[in-house]
Amino acid sequence: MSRQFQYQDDVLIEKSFNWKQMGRLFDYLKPYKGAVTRVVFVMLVFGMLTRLAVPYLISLAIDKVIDPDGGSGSMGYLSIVFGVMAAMYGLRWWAQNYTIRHTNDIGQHVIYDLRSALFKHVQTLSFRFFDKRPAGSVLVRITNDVNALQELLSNGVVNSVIDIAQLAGIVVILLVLQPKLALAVMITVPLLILVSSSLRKRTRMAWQTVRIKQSRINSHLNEAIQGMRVTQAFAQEKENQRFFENLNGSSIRSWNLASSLNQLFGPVIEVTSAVGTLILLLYGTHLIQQDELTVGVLVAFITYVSNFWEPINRLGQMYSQLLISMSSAERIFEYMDEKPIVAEKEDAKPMPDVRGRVQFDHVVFGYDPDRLALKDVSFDIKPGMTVALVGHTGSGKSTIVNLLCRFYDVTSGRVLIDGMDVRDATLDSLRRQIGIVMQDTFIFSGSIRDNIRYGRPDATNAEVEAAARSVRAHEFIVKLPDGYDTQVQERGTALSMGQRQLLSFARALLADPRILIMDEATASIDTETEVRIQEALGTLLEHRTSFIVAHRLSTIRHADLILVLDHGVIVDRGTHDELMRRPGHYRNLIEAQYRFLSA
Ligand SMILES: Nc1ncnc2c1ncn2[C@@H]1O[C@H](COP(=O)(O)OP(=O)(O)OP(=O)(O)O)[C@@H](O)[C@H]1O
Repeated sequence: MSRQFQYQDDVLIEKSFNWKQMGRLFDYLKPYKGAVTRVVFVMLVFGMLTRLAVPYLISLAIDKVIDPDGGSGSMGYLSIVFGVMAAMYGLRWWAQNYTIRHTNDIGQHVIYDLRSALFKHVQTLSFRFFDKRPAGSVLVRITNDVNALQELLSNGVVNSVIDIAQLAGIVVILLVLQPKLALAVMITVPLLILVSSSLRKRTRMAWQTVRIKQSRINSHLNEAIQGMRVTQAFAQEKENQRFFENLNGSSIRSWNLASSLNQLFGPVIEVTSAVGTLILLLYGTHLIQQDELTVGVLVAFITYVSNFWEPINRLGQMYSQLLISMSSAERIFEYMDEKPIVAEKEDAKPMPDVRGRVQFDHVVFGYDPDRLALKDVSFDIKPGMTVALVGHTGSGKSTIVNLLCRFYDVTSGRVLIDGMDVRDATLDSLRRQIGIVMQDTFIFSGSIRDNIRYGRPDATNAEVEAAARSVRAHEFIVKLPDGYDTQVQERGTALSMGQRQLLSFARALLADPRILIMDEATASIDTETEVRIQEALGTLLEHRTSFIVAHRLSTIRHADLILVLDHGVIVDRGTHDELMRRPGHYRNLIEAQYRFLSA
């Protein structure tokens, strides 16, 4: 069967132009208003005016020097005209350099601001947001979609203002020089607008398709690289390659279509300008014969008219670019508008340093409203107790942990820490009281020292080492090539499972939370490491309330309280000895595990 995975995050946007979103986007330019105004001013005064002046100077040279009325031309006059023209070209060259340098600068700053704002917002979003989306698609929005706006926000704005001014300038000059000829030439403009607007609509859709296809390639690549071990383990490289080539091929085809549509604009402009020039020559000659036009002005007209199509073409392309960029902007603002479902109350208070009492008071919760993961769960844990959460897979153990950390909000009931409802506390102050040791320790790129320090960046080297010593991680760390400075990264295989666990213990110990949550690793490790981890665990659990999603009998046995979960309900509770004395879920579970281990 062929692969069914899909990336459905991206859809073609056929909506009409969204002015509100455009306004929001341009708000990001506001801090750079001064710089934009300076660039536009320089380009208008030194770039555009010099450009508009040159054809007029040429016409003066022709009419006054090459073909003067009733007399010989003055070479002195010609050299003045040439001198002024040379100065104009020099100024123009400087203005263009200035514009390029500063527009790029403005563009980079706006992109920086936008990307930072987006990342900052994405970091506040709840687990539910990330549950629904592949990591690749979030990545694409923060990188590619933001990049796609750069051209619009830098050159786009400045060039459009200049092009509009240049167009207006040319129209005014043509009308002043010879109104009849000007109107005759401009007859072609409505024709051009008509043809190109239908072409532009198709081009816009085509470019959007290109972006979507590229975004799918990125999503797939992200997934493929992260899942490479699984792909290789199941020998699915060929199938994966085929899937990738399909995406790749489809992207190329969409690009070819969009680019060929884009290239049609050139000939359309060419034909229109040829018609314009034809009218100009025929009608211009007629006007010269009628003595209503000079040769010099005709030459100036020809140059102005050729300069007329250039901004029209660029503005058209800019419009397409604007439409394409708006689809990226809409995708960015869709994320920006996403509200964290676990939001801080306006009057949220910092949670004071807690002792570690944890209560669940008739808690009901479902990830989906119609499928409850916890049904009326209540318990009251005294400070310093070690609680083991046990139960079959999907029984709700991790959900209890998720609610305690307030990664999700309860549907009804309350979660209290030292008597304070977690929803009344600021998120930061709540999560600082809680330390989490995940089953699969996440290793950030950096040194071992930085990884241990992750939860408390201000810890000194001595404190880092003391934490590592306490959980017996020090011994293996000093044997690494650079000791605490050894560079590691998430997928780096330099660390074994057991070592990663010890590292995460050190990380949690250093942060010194009052409440510790631990998802015990299920992977089997050698007995020596197991003993070391159990000892380390003892140190880690001391003097704090801890919840352990427990898998090892040795851990469960040492717990002060075991909560046995089944289908979102606590079906039994007590110590290991108490629970083993009576028949029920717990005894069945332990006996099944024992049978499995001794089989
Ligand atoms: N992010 C989620 N979105 C939707 N449903 C979820 C999500 N996480 C868990 N569930 C569902 O909630 C129920 C409880 O899951 P939970 O992860 O708490 O179980 P668990 O006891 O921790 O299982 P395990 O031991 O396999 O980790 C399950 O039916 C599961 O399918």
